Amino acid sequence: MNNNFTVASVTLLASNPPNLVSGPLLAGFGSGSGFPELQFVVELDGQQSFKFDLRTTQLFRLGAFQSLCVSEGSETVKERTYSKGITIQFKDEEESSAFHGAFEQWKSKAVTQGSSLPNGTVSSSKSKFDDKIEASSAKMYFHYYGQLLHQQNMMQDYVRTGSYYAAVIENKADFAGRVVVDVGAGSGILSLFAAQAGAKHVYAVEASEMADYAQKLIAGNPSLGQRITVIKGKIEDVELPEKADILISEPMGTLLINERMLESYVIARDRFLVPNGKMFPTVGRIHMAPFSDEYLYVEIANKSLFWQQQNYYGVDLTALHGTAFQGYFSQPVVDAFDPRLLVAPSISHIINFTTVKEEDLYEINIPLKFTASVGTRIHGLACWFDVLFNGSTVQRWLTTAPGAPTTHWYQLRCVLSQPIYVMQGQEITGHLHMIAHSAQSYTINLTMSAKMWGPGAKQGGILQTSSCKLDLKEPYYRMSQPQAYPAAQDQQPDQDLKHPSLADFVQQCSNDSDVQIL
Ligand SMILES: C[S@@+](CC[C@H](N)C(=O)[O-])C[C@H]1O[C@@H](n2cnc3c(N)ncnc32)[C@H](O)[C@@H]1O
Repeated sequence: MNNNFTVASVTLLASNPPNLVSGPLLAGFGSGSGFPELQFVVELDGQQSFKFDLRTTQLFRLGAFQSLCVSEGSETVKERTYSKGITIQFKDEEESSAFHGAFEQWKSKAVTQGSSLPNGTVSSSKSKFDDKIEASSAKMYFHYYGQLLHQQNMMQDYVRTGSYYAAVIENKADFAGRVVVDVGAGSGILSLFAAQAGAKHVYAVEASEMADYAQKLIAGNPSLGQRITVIKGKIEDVELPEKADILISEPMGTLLINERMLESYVIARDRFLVPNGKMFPTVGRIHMAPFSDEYLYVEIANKSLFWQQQNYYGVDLTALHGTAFQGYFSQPVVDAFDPRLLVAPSISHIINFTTVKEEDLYEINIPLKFTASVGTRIHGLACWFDVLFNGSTVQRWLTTAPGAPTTHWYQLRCVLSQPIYVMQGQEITGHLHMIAHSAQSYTINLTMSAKMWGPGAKQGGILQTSSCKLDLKEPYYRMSQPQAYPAAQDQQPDQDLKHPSLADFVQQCSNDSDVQIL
């Protein structure tokens, strides 16, 4: 970036009459005072230079070669400073454009950690986020989200983005005239939706470098952007000048909980939401059902065959076969599967974002209980999620269910290295136990058991049990496989696609001992 410019002249507007300083003059951007500033070096009444603090400075084009630079004054108990302004005359249009580009880039640096903003501040001390998340994981995570291509990938998931748009626009009553906080704003797209729905002001909080791009996108939509403030920092660290009437966020990872961003969403609720404020999304559900998929099982088992070679360039590899076999089965499989692979009606686990405690998300233990609808070999547990936007006007669901239009989350399957056999009507029990780890994900322990079955069976007796341990952080993305979908008329009615109202399903769940409400 070019830090220094030669401008033709400047006119100091504060002096009476305005004082023209003819150039060429040197104008430079820097951060020598600990914040981004613009400095002009002039010989004027013995004064060597004058500076603008970019945190409170704005630049306007008056013409092709002429711009106006104005900084806000301030008033504190101790001192009062007045606004100051200059007009800048550039030698040509190219110099003017380069100067404006540098100004924007340096100004965006004002929105950095540890700096104060006109409408919000960021603390530079170690935060709750840093206490529980490894620095190396956070660095990679925010590096990933700092890249436009990954934001584009999410924005191009039209099921996702379209559901958010519809949920916001159909519920204008929840946004119009309200203060909104966008938790993890990314490109700022949800903030712009909230502004379209008439929000009074939106605070778009984003920890990654994407905050600078969000600032640009928002500046490129000035009619909406004037009601949006981008704050670069973690939601755990930033301070906002006012409370929010509504939070909007897209904190869902694979299996809903991956990335541990739900915790940040809940922290945002506790820090910034007014009592009884709204949350978009409001509730999430993890759905689970046993599946049978011989092809998938064989594919995973075969991956470790490499290690069964006894003469690999004269080396016997078999000592590592067992480890490799277990390693492949410790990866949850992410792909879009045919819902006909499910062999029992699904159960669900509800997380109510408006009430769940952050600590409740550290360890989630879901008891499993299914009744096999066919006699088959069960290869593991299939999982997906949905979220509800509980708007005052329209309740809208965003689902990632198999058979529903595919999203970038796909579905997730935990595959057992030892499949279990069941007969039709046989009960399958077990646990899905997920423990958060400091690399922003979860260790999953899955146990599935086939219960004793048939006349004379010992009550509660177990015939066969299989367990596996998986790392949600290390999934096997299996999207290259061609996916066979059933024709519409072949599709089983999927109970998860019929979404009850919030009140109905909370009632339904409190009657259902298999479902835990956090
Ligand atoms: C899944 S993306 C969603 C982006 C955007 N809201 C959208 O819907 O397109 C999550 C974003 O939240 C940001 N993020 C995650 N944890 C955060 C935290 N604790 N504080 C601030 N931003 C966070 C990430 O950097 C990422 O850009």
